Amino acid sequence: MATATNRVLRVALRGDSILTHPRFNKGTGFTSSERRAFGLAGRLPHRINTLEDQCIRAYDQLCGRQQPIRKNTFLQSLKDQNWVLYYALLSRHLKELIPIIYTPTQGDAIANYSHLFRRSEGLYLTFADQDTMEEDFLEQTKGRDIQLFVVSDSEAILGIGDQGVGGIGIATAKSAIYTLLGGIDPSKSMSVVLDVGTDNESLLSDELYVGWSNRRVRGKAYDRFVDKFVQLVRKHHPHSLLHFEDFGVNNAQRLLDIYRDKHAVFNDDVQGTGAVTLAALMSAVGVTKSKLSEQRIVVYGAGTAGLGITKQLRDGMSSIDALSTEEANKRFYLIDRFGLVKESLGSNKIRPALREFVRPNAEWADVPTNAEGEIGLLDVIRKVRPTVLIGCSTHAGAFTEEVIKEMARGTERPIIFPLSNPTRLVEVTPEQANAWTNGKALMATGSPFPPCKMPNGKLYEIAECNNALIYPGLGFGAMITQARKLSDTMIIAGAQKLASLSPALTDPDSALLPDFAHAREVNTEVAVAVAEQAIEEGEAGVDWDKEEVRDRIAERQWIAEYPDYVFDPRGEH
Ligand SMILES: NC(=O)C1=CN([C@@H]2O[C@H](COP(=O)(O)OP(=O)(O)OC[C@H]3O[C@@H](n4cnc5c(N)ncnc54)[C@H](O)[C@@H]3O)[C@@H](O)[C@H]2O)C=CC1
Ligand SMILES: CC(=O)C(=O)O
Ligand SMILES: [Mg+2]
Repeated sequence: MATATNRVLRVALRGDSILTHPRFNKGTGFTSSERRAFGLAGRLPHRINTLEDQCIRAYDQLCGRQQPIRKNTFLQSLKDQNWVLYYALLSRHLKELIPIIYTPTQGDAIANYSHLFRRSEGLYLTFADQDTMEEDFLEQTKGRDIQLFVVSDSEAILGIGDQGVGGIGIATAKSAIYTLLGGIDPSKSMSVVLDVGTDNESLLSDELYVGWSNRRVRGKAYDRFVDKFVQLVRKHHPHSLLHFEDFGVNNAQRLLDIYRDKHAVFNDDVQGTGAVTLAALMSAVGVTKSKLSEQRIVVYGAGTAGLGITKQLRDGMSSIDALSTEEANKRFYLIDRFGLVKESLGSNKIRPALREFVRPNAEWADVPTNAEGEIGLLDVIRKVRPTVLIGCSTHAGAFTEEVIKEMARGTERPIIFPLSNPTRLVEVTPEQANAWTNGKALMATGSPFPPCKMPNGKLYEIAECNNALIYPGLGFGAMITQARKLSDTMIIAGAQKLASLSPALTDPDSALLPDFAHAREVNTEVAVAVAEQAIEEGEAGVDWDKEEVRDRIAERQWIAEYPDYVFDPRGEH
């Protein structure tokens, strides 16, 4: 497909085959010589449109649909027809349309996948068909230069839980964002769902459910199934990046730990969320003129994202402020369903991965508990006087007025990041937090929110602290250098680059992160930083100097423009 350096493509398809192939189709954009060469003259109306004309028409059609979910369905069908037009349209209306193809609207599309189903997209690997997994895998990948696999087992989709086979919709959305914001050629990525069943009762009882209608497979059988898939990726595409998305809390970090030294793997909810939050916090401590290592941080919701954020911030304190890991661990107070994560909860309530962050009982002897011996958010805030409060719990409204006011009592500029998606699950709206702190709160959210009015009348833009602001760049930087792994230091390099682009750096009343309207340029800068770091630490599989990285990236970024086609029976198909 077209890249900045490849504007002519040799294509082997003709007639209906090229018109119905989303990768090659140009619709009314085929030139007259292409129409003749590819047998299209009688198949298209006379007028030849530019891509710009087509975008205007498609946008008009889109605007005729009022509900976000109808717009999502329209855009999905456009993607099924014509990739260049789909990405060209999105890139012309980036801020308006990302929430339609990604969180929050894609969450609704996924939840209704079986009812909205029109056409399949991606690779469906089902537990019941595991004996033919390699055959099914090769059917779609053989002979193709796949550089990126985005895989989900659908257990923890966005904030809406187990969605069974519908989780293919998060893999395809994340892949689309890779193309849109990272510049990854869509023909070189593959979206995969591992259908291991579902524990979602409404899907199990739905006659129209299109996935494998069985309870979720767990334990060794699950591990073997996932491993079979990972080994196929390693065998057939050894230089690809394998991106894990929305796995459940008991598998996300665990699978990352199993495979991180064997292949270039990346868990977005752990590492991508950690990296974007690190960048937002670096930006916030720039405003408060303090250091990362001086923060006292409460993380509400100690699941996949909560632990990923905690570890990334901890590692940031160590590498940026040279704090020891042990000391840095003490800066964190994790809270989950059982209240503060402290020793007395016992191992049945604290999963092993949280061990480093368990607070000692003695420290909390003077704090009231409930009948079960649990300590709630408000009491933690009263005692710790945190400077930072992060929400990744899916507990809508958890940051009450009392909680937010207590934060503001303990610190001059409370840093408050309610990161849960989709929008309706946010722990506190920016408008509320702004009002309850008299405009003192420094905020970032997981989904987009409108700006807030500060007491001085200025508008405060709310940074969207969503992993999509960084993962396409992290991934592209690793892929392009054929990095053997995506190391922690490569991720920190990406986060530091993102923080350096923050508007708050020059104006403390501005947003803590760059606006999503600039997400493509931002991710390109992140990709450059990650690729340079890969080269510097000897993880790159390419023999490049750091100085040439920017040019190599510009050459390889896919752009949504039509290349010129030449018919060639041995060409692409
Ligand atoms: N902004 C971003 O880029 C990202 C946001 N998220 C969002 O973060 C949220 C969590 O996602 P994951 O970590 O993947 O889910 P998860 O299920 O692994 O974690 C959620 C945690 O919150 C805890 N929790 C639930 N209710 C609670 C309550 N009432 N009090 C205290 N703790 C409670 C759960 O026990 C669990 O440990 C979701 O809304 C997700 O969309 C996740 C990844 C990226
Ligand atoms: C943004 C994202 O990855 C999530 O909410 O799961
Ligand atoms: Mg996710």
